[in-house]
Amino acid sequence: MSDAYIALADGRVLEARARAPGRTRGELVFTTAYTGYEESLTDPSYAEQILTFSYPLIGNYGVRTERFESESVQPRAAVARELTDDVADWLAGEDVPAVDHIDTREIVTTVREEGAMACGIAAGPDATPEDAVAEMEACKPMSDHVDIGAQVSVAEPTVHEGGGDVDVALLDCGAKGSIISSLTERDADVHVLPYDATPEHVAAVEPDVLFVSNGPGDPENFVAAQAVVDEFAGDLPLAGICLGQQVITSALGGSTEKMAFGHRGVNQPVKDLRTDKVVMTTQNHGYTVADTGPLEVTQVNVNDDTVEGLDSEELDVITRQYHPEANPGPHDSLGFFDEVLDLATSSRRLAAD
Ligand SMILES: NC(=O)CC[C@H](N)C(=O)O
Repeated sequence: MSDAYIALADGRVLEARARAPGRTRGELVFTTAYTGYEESLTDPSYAEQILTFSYPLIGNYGVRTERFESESVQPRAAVARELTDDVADWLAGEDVPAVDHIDTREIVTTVREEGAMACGIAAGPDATPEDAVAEMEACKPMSDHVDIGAQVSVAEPTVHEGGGDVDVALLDCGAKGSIISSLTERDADVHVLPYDATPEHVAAVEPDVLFVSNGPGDPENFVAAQAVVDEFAGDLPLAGICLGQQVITSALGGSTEKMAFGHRGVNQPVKDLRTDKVVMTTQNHGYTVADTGPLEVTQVNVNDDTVEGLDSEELDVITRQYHPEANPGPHDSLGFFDEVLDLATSSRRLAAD
């Protein structure tokens, strides 16, 4: 007898084993990353999603808070072929449902063929297939989570001192901790501002660069962040990662669109069009830039040609769709943070001239 059920929007109900009990719903997505489950499960970009791991064994090197990207578990639920007790106990302690003993290949193939979809989970001794279906039917599309930023952003501004003389205003739309530490390790002072900060809040920290973070959901819902970008474009260097790239592009007159199943993993090949070099990157996104507006495409995804990097020399903009901060994944793109800080300091020199 199963004690967990996963209801999919295509009408199927899959049987599984409950590893952390509860009932929940979210958009069903998958990551192909074979390590980094602690980082992925604490990445705020996964809010309101149910995360399926395609790698069959999750939890084999324990759970350490040092590897967390935020203070809580962010996906609504976790699904894997086999979860260790360490991970199952962690998720149960956080009241996040988790299920295993399920053919995750079937889930991945379904999402690949039909796209990311509404999903409901019921797990635990009293769970029924009907419970899972009711959850799935109540699941909203990601774009309907209009104020998702409030779930993942800091409530009040905070400062992380790097000890140098570059000030970064980081609009926190659900920032991973590694974005902040990648900047402080390079001596920048990072002023973390709420996702709905006003232009006045940003101006008050006298930044050398405005950095828009990663974050969950539809970038078109981050209207306050787009307004801030619009206000400072041309006056302050702009940088962004993932949702940050999408928000900046939309604010400058471009557009974004939802992908069928997105990119989530640690081996997405990205080609730099200026050097012709390919690097492996960490990714976690379901939307992509459709129209780049005034920005120039500098990097593309080798698998499907989607936009991975944008620049504007005129507007001092540099953005990435992937996650240069890694965690999990390869460190090949950490140089992005040096590029951002170079941009911040060179434009400050120009302004002072
Ligand atoms: N990692 C992110 O910032 C994700 C960006 C956006 N929510 C998307 O799904 O495309």
